[in-house]
Amino acid sequence: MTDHAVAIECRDLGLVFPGAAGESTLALSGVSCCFLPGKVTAIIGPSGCGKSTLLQIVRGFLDPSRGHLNFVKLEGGVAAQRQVTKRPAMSTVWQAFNLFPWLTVLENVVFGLELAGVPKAEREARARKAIAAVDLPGFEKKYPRQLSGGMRQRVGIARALVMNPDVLLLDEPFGALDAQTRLVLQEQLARLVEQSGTTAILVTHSIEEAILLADTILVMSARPGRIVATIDVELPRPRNHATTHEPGFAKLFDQIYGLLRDEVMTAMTTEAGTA
Ligand SMILES: Nc1ncnc2c1ncn2[C@@H]1O[C@H](COP(=O)(O)OP(=O)(O)OP(=O)(O)O)[C@@H](O)[C@H]1O
Repeated sequence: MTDHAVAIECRDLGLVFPGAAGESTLALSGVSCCFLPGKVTAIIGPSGCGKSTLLQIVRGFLDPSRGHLNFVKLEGGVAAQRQVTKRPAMSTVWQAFNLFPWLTVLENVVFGLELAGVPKAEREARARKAIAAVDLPGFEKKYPRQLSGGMRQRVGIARALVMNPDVLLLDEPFGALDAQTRLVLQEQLARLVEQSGTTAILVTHSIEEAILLADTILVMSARPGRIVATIDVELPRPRNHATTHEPGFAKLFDQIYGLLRDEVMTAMTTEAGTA
């Protein structure tokens, strides 16, 4: 990791998707939030509220229609005279894994390092270490089709972490997995992110996942998405399944569910109106 002390500031972001027949979709409106370095921030909100769109703006894949995205250097946790800096290095873990099916596990994990021009001996050593970190040693020569969904996503996580990114973007990383696999991987990811000290932004539909992984949870409104609440999670780490039995967990869960329920109802009404 090169520079963790960069905060990502979103100021009054808006995004309109133009439609083919002239109609347009206002996906985001007035989104202001901050992703702090070395912290995990979860984004949760009703389906279609613009969570992935916000992540794509942060990643640089989409330009906002209005507002600003700033990368601000911090010194001792505060903005260093508002010194704006360049985009930090980012890696993404996708819901759909997005592995190359024709490459082995090792080749998939090595791929980004190869593109980045890392010398052969170093990239193989780094890839093997990343594969071990996600508990997949011995699977280096397997192809994605020979792995379960959970194993494929562990390769996805290894492939992202091997780059030592300043910022790790997680777009519903466990959305395609069964409940048990999801639980195990949530714990594993929480541990890996904690150890790496990287800034992480997690898009999820799961309140439980948000609480287990995040330092801060941003709750979004129904579309057009904006931030309706910023909730700090102060439960002790390491967090795991046992955390879900703590009273503090239940309190947070209820608070977030209360906020989301209203927004989900609004989203459902809007969808019904546009169907
Ligand atoms: N490329 C696009 N062109 C037009 N509209 C789009 C495009 N991408 C997303 N949208 C629309 O923008 C809105 C926000 O989409 P987005 O995928 O960001 O929501 P989301 O909160 O991540 O949804 P989900 O939770 O269902 O994954 C939705 O109404 C979606 O249909």
